[in-house]
Amino acid sequence: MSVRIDAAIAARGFDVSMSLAPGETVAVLGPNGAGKSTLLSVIAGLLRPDTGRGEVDGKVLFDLGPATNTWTAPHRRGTALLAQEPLLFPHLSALDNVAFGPRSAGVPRAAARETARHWLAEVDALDLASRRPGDLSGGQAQRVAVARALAADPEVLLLDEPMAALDIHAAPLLRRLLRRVLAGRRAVVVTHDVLDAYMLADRVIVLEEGRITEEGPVREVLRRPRSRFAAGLAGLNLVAGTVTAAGIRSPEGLEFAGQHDAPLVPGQAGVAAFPPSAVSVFLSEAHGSPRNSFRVRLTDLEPHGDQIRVRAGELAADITPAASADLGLAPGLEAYFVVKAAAVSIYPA
Ligand SMILES: Nc1ncnc2c1ncn2[C@@H]1O[C@H](COP(=O)(O)OP(=O)(O)OP(=O)(O)O)[C@@H](O)[C@H]1O
Repeated sequence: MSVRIDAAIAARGFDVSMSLAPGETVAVLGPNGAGKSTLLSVIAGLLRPDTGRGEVDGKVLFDLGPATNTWTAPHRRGTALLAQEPLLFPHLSALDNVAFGPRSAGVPRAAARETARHWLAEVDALDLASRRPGDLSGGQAQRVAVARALAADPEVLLLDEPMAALDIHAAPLLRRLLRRVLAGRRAVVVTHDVLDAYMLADRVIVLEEGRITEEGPVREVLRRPRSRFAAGLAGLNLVAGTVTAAGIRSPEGLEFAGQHDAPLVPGQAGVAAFPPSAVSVFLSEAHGSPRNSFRVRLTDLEPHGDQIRVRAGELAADITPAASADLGLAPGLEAYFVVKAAAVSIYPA
C-alpha cells in the first residue's frame, strides 16, 4: 500500500486503519461527529494520535507507541489540506497565494509564479490572478485554493467538504473541476454528499463513532449497504438480523423474505435492503404475505418528490398523497408495512 494510516485517539473514541493505493481517491462519509475531520487532521499532522503509525511511500508521518515517538511536522509531510473555507492570505493576490507553496519550498520567485499560473489555468482561474481574495466570490476563491493545494505538488491531497460552503450554482462547477484534477491522484475527500463520492472517489469509507463501519467501491457500498448510514445515503431501508431458511429475522422478530444472488448460511449475520417505494401501507393485516407484513407505529409523514414518505422509526414507505389521505395517516397511528419479497435484497452483513 502506498499510504497506510493506523491511528487511535482515546478522548475522541477514534480508532481507524485505512490505506490508499497509488492514484486512488477515497471518499469518507459519515454522520456529524463521526471523526471525518479528525482523520484528515491526523494525516495532515494537525492532530497527534495517542498511538499509531502513518506512512506515505515508506516515509513515516508518525509512529507513536510505547517504544516509538516519531513525528514528522505538517509542512514536511507532502500533504495539502483543502478546507471548507478557502483560507487564502488576504493581503496576497490569487497568483501569489498559489505561488506561496513553491516559494516556501525554495523555488525562485519567477519559477514559482510560472507554476502558479499553470495551476490557475488548470482550475480556469487565470483571469483572477491579480485579484485579492476579498474580491473573489466563494466559488472563485475555492478554485484558487484548489490551485494553491495542487501547486505544492502534494503526495496526498486532503479535502474537507470542499463544496460545503458553496452555493448550488458554484458547487457543480467545482465538483467537475475536482473530478478532473483528482483523477489518478491520491486524495481523501470528506463529504456529506453521496454525489461527491460517486463523482470523485474510487472507494468509500463509512465512519461512524470513530470507527470504519464499511468500505468498498462506491457503487458496491451504495448498491449493497451494510451500515444504516450508507443505506440512508442509498435511499434504502435496511434491516439487520440473522439469516434464516426463509430470509432474515430481525432481533425484534420481524421476518423478511427476499432475493439473494449468493447462497446464505442460516445463522449468519445478514441484512435485508429494500426501497421505500416497494413498501405499501395498510391499516389492517389482511394483505400480502404474512412474512413481509409487520405492524408499525408511524412517526413522521413528509413530502418526498411527488410522494409522501411515511416513516415508522428507521423504516420508510413512499406512497401517493391520495393514498395517504384515504388511509388518514398521521404520526402515532398504528399501521402495517407490507413489502414485496421480490423487492427485498438479502445479503451477508
Ligand atoms: N477540538 C476538539 N477537541 C476535543 N474533541 C473534539 C474536537 N474536535 C472534535 N472533537 C470530537 O471528536 C469527535 C469527532 O469529531 P470530528 O470533527 O472529527 O467529526 P466529523 O465527522 O468531522 O463531524 P462533522 O461532520 O460534524 O464535521 C467528536 O466526538 C467530536 O466531539
